[in-house]
Amino acid sequence: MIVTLTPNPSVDRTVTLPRLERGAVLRATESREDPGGKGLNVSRALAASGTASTAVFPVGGIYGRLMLNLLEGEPVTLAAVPISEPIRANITIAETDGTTTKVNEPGPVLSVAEADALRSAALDASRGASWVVCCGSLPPGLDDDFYAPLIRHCQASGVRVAVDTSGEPMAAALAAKPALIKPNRIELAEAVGRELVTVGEVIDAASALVDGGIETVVISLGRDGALLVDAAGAVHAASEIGCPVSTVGAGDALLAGYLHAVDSGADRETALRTAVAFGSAAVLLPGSSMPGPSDIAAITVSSTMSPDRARSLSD
Ligand SMILES: Nc1ncnc2c1ncn2[C@@H]1O[C@H](COP(=O)(O)OP(=O)(O)O)[C@@H](O)[C@H]1O
Ligand SMILES: O=P(O)(O)OC[C@H]1O[C@](O)(COP(=O)(O)O)[C@@H](O)[C@@H]1O
Repeated sequence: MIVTLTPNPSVDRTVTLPRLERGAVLRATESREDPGGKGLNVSRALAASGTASTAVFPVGGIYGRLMLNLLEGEPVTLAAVPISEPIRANITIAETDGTTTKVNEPGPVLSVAEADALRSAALDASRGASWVVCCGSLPPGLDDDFYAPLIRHCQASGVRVAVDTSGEPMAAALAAKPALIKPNRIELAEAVGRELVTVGEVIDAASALVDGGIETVVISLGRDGALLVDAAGAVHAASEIGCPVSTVGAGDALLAGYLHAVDSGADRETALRTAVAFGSAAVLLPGSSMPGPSDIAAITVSSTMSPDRARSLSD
């Protein structure tokens, strides 16, 4: 069983427009609401593929109630921690050419008692889990090093920890040496303090983190696929898809795919290929939808254990 922790969940509202124009009155052609927040997305994608998952997250206010409604029927075990402020709603503007613009709110202020309750709920859920996945930004009121003691505690008791966050929370989490991190290119660049333009530069940056004690770094690279870097070297996997529908949550689906494969005993190349299949399948679905087995089976993935270091990354 895989536990996810989402300290800053969101109801993801997606509006579809032919074209975004600043300052204009625009008519949406479609809109939808999905449960969102990185850990909730990972849990939903895992559960859709048959890997049991418990999602730990705070819930409060009108969007908290909507979140619980949206999660009804999802095969995820919910460990919702009540808080007094409303959780956030994030907005995605999806243009019909596949361009996605995202506006993420800061989220609710958690009191010290609420932060303690969230941490305790994650620790309770972690007993007997194979992985704990710490995901996403931290809401106001949580210290940047909120994840670090949790990582240390879980790993000391034999539960592996994966982290997908950014900025200061990522820097603080790295100090606790989680078994796995899943940055995108920008987040990895932030973590190592330099721009990363080629596959070789990404591999070198990730290798430095591996040398520093992180067992595996999986880097999502948008349309350039993904890289896995560990002590045994680098693997690259990618897939060609048509026009993206919504890239929101693709990184979460990718992380879920990797964990789903590793949890069922897959080798590193198969795990990365599965990760890319999940990520690319998510890109072809609207809003923050997570892919299921038939979406994933429709994706063709290529991979190599000798990535082209000179390849320039596209975005
Ligand atoms: N345009 C695309 N074409 C094909 N696959 C894509 C595309 N965008 C994303 N993906 C897949 O989804 C994964 C996660 O997307 P990415 O945008 O890198 O993550 P994040 O949301 O964390 O920034 C990628 O590693 C890739 O496998
Ligand atoms: O916690 P953060 O970094 O603000 O991200 C929250 C957002 O990330 C997601 O989990 C995935 O969105 P992205 O693809 O933009 O990373 C959304 O569901 C959610 O709105």
